Amino acid sequence: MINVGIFGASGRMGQAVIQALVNDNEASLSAAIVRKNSSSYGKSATENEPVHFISADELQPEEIDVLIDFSLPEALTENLKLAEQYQLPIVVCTTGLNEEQKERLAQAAETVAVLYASNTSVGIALLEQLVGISSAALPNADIEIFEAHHRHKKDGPSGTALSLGQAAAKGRQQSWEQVNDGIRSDGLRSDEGIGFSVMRAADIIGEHQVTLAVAGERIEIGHRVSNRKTFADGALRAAKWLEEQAPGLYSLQDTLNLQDILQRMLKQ
Ligand SMILES: NC(=O)C1=CN([C@@H]2O[C@H](COP(=O)(O)OP(=O)(O)OC[C@H]3O[C@@H](n4cnc5c(N)ncnc54)[C@H](OP(=O)(O)O)[C@@H]3O)[C@@H](O)[C@H]2O)C=CC1
Ligand SMILES: O=C(O)C1=N[C@H](C(=O)O)C[C@H](O)C1
Repeated sequence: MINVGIFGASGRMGQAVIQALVNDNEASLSAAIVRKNSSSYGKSATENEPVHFISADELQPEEIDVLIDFSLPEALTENLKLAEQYQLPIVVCTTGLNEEQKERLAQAAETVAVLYASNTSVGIALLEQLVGISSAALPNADIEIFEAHHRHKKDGPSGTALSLGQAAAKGRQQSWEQVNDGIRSDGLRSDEGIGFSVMRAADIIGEHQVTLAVAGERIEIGHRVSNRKTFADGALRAAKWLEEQAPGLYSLQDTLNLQDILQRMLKQ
């Protein structure tokens, strides 16, 4: 049985992971971590099991095998410090990271196993591969990315949308910094630019669509999540994989054999 500690345990995703752990035969909840001033602090985190919301300074590292971070970017540095201090692998799922925070991930990965996933669903991992192949196969297509999320989301474009843009740029061997047009506020596109449109409404859980358009036709590749359990199951799957890995910076792609499958299909 793998013992899991969750940062951001009181949030939408933290709650979804706790719920997924209730039905998991291979992993169990050992720490539900919130801020000390959280309204959840000290309350029971689960219905039937004796796990309470605790603060990071109350962690019992010997009771934890792997950490999952579903808090917010502001907490990343502190969370990585704890992973390093206790030598625990950590799956980081927060989005909206700045450059400094991304570098901090790489730094932590020198001493502990770190998996960063802006989206833990297997469907998005596949979509990334399909977008890379499509953008390489249609080098002149205009690429635009649309994403929609719930009204409480704090970052945009979503981490997933940015990862899809990077997959498209990689497919064409382009520098992401050069082709990233960001959110198209002025409605104008550059020749090779990849632009984003963002919707925030009600309780939409997560939708992404990549459009590749040439004159006369367009391809639209999309993905919709209708239940946070999809992300929670994916994070747990990644955590179980990461628990056995040496220090290093990993992605969800490392846990799947999608590239092998696609290469086999492309050869046929
Ligand atoms: N990788 C993936 O597949 C997915 C990633 N996400 C990302 O996960 C993150 C969390 O999303 P979601 O659960 O919807 O967000 P929520 O706002 O619901 O939860 C975040 C939790 O983090 C805690 N928190 C807030 N601010 C801080 C802080 N400064 N320091 C430490 N803890 C803090 C809060 O708990 P408290 O106040 O109780 O301490 C809060 O409940 C986002 O970055 C989101 O984009 C979301 C879905 C899927
Ligand atoms: O905040 C969310 O909810 C989500 N965030 C992630 C992102 O920014 O890509 C993943 C998912 O789409 C839900």
